[in-house]
Amino acid sequence: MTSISEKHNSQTLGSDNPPPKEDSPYSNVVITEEQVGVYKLLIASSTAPFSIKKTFEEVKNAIPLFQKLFLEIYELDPWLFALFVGSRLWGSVEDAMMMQLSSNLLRTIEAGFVSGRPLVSEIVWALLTRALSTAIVAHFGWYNGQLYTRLQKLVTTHFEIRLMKAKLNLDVPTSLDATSTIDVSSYAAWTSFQAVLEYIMSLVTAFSQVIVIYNAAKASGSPAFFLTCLARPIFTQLVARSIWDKVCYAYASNADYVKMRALATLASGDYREDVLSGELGDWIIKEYSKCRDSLSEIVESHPFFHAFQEKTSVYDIISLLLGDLPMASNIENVIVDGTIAYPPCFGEKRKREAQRGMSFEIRNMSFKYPGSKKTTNALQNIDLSIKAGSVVVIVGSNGSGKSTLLRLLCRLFDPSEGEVLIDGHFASSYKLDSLRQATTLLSQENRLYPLSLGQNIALGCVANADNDELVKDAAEKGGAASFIKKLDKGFATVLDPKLYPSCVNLYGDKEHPLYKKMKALEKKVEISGGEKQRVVAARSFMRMNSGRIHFVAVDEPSSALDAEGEQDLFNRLLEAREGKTIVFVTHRFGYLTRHADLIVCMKDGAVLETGNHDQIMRKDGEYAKLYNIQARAFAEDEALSAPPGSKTSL
Ligand SMILES: Nc1ncnc2c1ncn2[C@@H]1O[C@H](COP(=O)(O)OP(=O)(O)OP(=O)(O)O)[C@@H](O)[C@H]1O
Repeated sequence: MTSISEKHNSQTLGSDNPPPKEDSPYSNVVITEEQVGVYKLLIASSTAPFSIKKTFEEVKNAIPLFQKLFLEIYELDPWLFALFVGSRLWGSVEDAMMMQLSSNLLRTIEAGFVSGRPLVSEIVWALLTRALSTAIVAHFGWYNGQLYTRLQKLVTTHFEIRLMKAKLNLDVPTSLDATSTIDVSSYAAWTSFQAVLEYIMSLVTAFSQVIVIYNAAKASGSPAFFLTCLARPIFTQLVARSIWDKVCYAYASNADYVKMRALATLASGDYREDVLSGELGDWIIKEYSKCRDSLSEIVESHPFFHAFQEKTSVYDIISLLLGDLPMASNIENVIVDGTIAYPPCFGEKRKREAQRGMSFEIRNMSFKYPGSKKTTNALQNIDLSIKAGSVVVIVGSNGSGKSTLLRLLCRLFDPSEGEVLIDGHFASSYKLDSLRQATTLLSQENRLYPLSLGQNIALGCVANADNDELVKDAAEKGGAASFIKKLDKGFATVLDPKLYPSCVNLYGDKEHPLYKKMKALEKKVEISGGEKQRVVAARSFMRMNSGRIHFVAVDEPSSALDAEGEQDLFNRLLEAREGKTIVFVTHRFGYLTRHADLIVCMKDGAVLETGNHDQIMRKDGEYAKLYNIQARAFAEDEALSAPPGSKTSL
């Protein structure tokens, strides 16, 4: 293992922050950067010589604040406060007391030896006193733990409510202004209280121990004993390197580490559907292992951890195990893998069909979501036939089962009853990976992966992920290229860079140069919901570039798109229909149904009507009702915007 600190360079603020003005309290601040394993640690230290006067002034200024904090906590529950502080006081003198009792016991035994007559009753008394004190100390330790939890909860709740009120009082423009965000946590009040109390207690502890040592030294008649006892604590104070009294900021700067954490996020349940339908599983494991290998020699534990403890392998081993464990576990899947590769190569006719797109035959299919508490099925007795190469539009009111039907077509779930046949074979008989290679699901979720925008698109087709031309082409088709080009970092933009930051002693000080540096590093790039949907759509086009896609499932991908964006997207998808069956789920179907070979109208989990637009309109049922509502709204809009005297048509 390499040393934890790999390189060290010191820089003044001038490099990427304007130097603080001469009279600024930060004019003497120097920021030192240190690479600690995968983290970059920035420590702000002052070059100003130590000044007792200044330190005294700082303490003087802080006292009223501490008084206020202590008073506020005292008023929350005076008894609890008094008991807590009292038990901490006891805790800080108990070491000295135990030292004194041990010393008494040893001295009594020694006196017995010297006199040749053991002082039995005195020894028993000293032993009993010591044993009783040990029991009291143990009890107070336990009691202190109880008080700690109660008071901590009281204090954090109190300050949490105070902070919530402050946040709720902000108006919209103020809350949008990054500089006015309230980023102090309610926990900070508790840690400040704790820190001050700890400091006072450490003084009491030191003082009480010095008295005991002094008395013991006096009894032994040797000042050397006194000095020897004090040598270690003084040495530790002077030599030990601590960051806790400095302003510090640490963030993950190792690209492999950041990528590895992003990959672990992708493996979590949140991205299940995307990862399955985009067959990213193998890629995630491969890339994760690559990153893990490249990090094998680099320490991953947090630099603040090293401030407490010198290098130890225990923490690294545990964090590595915890990171890898979920991936290693072998949970049996509900969806059983088949044996036939898609497209099936049985007979020339089937082969030709597969080249036109996937065909589906659904027979008496019902479906209930696993674990669903509903008494009714999400899909009920569905019979449906979808021809290879057709354009299908599924319509229906909210909750009618449109997305569920699409998920079953993509075999993200298996039916509870009935069956689905793909190109004449049971869907369950196909090898899942080959089925997924032939499918793309463009869903209404516009969730992006925690990677760069370019990678978000490239992952549509892992095999071509390094082909920038294909990525750009997919971005064009998805309608994402123009807005991505306008971003500073273009395709390399990561919207919400996860650097796992942490800081010490920086709370609230927005003028501190390290705070500014920290904010610049953590800057998020905001894009609109429609722009996110365009990136997700581009990912689907990238997938179609693989040339292996025979089924395109499109689930309301245009909810956040403007009218033009929506029409462009539908047109591009229709242009790419060669060799594919396309199934759209949409609420705004006026444009699409004209191109549809088949419209499926659903209600309450059942298929009510099927046919092309003219056939199904003639039924004058659910579809006609939904269509007429949209057409009427459109006509009213047109009438409102039309110049007076002009004619409007449906
Ligand atoms: N993950 C799930 N777990 C349990 N029940 C679900 C789940 N997803 C959907 N449902 C239920 O299944 C039924 C059909 O939902 P589905 O999302 O397929 O309807 P939809 O027609 O696509 O609706 P919308 O138009 O609102 O998107 C609903 O009753 C819904 O509450």
